[in-house]
Amino acid sequence: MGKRVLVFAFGCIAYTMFLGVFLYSIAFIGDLWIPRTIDAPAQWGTAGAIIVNLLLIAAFGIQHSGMARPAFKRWLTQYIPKAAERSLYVFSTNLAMIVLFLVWQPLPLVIWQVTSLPAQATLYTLYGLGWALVFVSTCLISHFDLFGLRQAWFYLRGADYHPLQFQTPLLYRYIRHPLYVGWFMVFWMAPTMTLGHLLFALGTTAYILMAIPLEERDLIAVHGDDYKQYRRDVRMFIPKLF
Ligand SMILES: C[S@@+](CC[C@H](N)C(=O)[O-])C[C@H]1O[C@@H](n2cnc3c(N)ncnc32)[C@H](O)[C@@H]1O
Repeated sequence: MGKRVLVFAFGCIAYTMFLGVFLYSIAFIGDLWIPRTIDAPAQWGTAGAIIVNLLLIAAFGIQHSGMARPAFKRWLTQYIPKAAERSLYVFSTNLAMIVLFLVWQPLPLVIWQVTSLPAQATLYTLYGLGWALVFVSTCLISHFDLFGLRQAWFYLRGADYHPLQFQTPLLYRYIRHPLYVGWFMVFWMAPTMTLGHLLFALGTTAYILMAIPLEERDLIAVHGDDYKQYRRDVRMFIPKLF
């Protein structure tokens, strides 16, 4: 029983941390409300800042995609209960994000700026909608499974855990990756695009585009023809009109 409580408590810690990181990210990427953001304060020279920022994005990508691969999970679950694997993934992702927040070097050179108030309001609205899309997409698949709490809760009760089935609820009927569309909106819908923000948007977009084939390869390995057919019928990001 002690081990089950420990796994569940860890799941709750990882999830609470995620909520904090999620809210902080809204302020950090949007350059809103807090003193230390993607755009401020600038400290380093351009070359050093670009190298450090690219390394931060690469480190995040390696953590986030590496720990999601079945082979890594098989190795890890020799040492920790299966029910704790997703929470450890969420916990590690939180740490990678916190390091990025702390070490990120702003590059304030303005690449483009939208000055008209209606256009700014539109971009801020799309930024907010992007965050909403990210959150809603996690709920459509299974929010608490993606963040490890469902696994920990089943384990606490001694119940059998059933992994998520392949599903195409709501938005997933029209595009395969609504959550990533949400991320693209979050990364790109900025009224003031600084060099630092542009680097972040390019780096994270490139990362997602590289991660998708890995995710889809794993989905095909688990769901076989169902996912292959889904790939034929439904586009990645832009719905088919007819
Ligand atoms: C961060 S979510 C991103 C989901 C999707 N790529 C998107 O952009 O909306 C990644 C997890 O969702 C799962 N997943 C992706 N599409 C799914 C589907 N149609 N049904 C069930 N699980 C899915 C993957 O196996 C992976 O564990």
